[in-house]
Amino acid sequence: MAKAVESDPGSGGSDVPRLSLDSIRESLIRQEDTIVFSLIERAKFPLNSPAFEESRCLDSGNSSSLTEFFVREIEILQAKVGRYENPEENPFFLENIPHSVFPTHKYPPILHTKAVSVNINKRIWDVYFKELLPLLVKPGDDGDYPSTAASDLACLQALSRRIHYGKFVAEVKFRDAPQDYEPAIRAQDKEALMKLLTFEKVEEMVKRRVQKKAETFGQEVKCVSGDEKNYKVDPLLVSRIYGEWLIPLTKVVEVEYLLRRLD
Ligand SMILES: C=C(O[C@@H]1C=C(C(=O)O)C=C[C@H]1O)C(=O)O
Repeated sequence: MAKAVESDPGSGGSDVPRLSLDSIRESLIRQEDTIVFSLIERAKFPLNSPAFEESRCLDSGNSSSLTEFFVREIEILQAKVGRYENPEENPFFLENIPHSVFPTHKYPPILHTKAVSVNINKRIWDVYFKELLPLLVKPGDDGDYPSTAASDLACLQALSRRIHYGKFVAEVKFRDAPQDYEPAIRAQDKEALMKLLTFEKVEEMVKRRVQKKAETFGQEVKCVSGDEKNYKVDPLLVSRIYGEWLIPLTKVVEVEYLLRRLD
C-alpha cells in the first residue's frame, strides 16, 4: 500500500516523515481496491439480518447481536497485537484499548494529539447496517451468520480506515496553508472549514474511478464471449456509496479533526 509518509530525500535518507497531499491521495486510491473487493465478498451472502439484529447473548444474558459480540472480541485480540497503535486504525467498541503483548512498530507522530478523540465509528456502523447493506445484498437468510459477521467486519474496518484517513488529509491541508485554516478553526466555523477542504473535481474523479474498479474487479468472467456484462456488485452502487456516504463522512472527519487542531 502506498505510504502516506515518505522519508524526506532532503534529510539524507533518514526517516524524517514528509507528509504530502499526493501521497495521502495515493493511499486513498489504494484503499479503494480493498473496499471494492470487501463489498464484492459481502455480496456473496444474503442480508442475514439475524446476525446483526439485537438478541440475547446466551453467555452473559446481555442484549447484543452476534456481529457486535464478534467485533468486540476481535477488536480485543487485534489490540493485543498492536492494531490500534497505528493511527490509521480506530476501534468500533473498545473503550479501554488493551496494550500490545508484543513489541510494536513505533509510528511517526504525524497527527495532533487530539486526533484520537475523532472517532465516528458508531455513525459508520449505523449507516452501514441501516442504509448501505440493504442496497448491496439480496434479501434472505442462509443461516451462515459467522461468515457473514466476518465479511461485515472486513467491510466495516475498510470503510472506517478510509473515512478516518480524513485526519491525515486534514493535517496535510493545514500544514500546507495554516494561514487559510487558522481563522476558521479559531472561529470553530464548520461551514468555512468544509468549504476550504472540499475539492469537487477530486471527488468526481474518485466516484468515476471506483465505478470502473467495480466494473473491472466485479465482472462475471465468461469462457464464451457475449455482449451482456454482469457484475457481482452494481458499479453504479459503488460510486453512490462513495458519493453519498464515504466522501461526506471523510469530510466530517476532516472538519472534526481541524476543529481540534489548535487545541
Ligand atoms: C480526501 C480529500 O478531501 C475531500 C474528500 C475527498 C474524498 O473523500 O474522496 C476528496 C476531495 C475532498 O473534497 C482530498 O482532498 O483528497
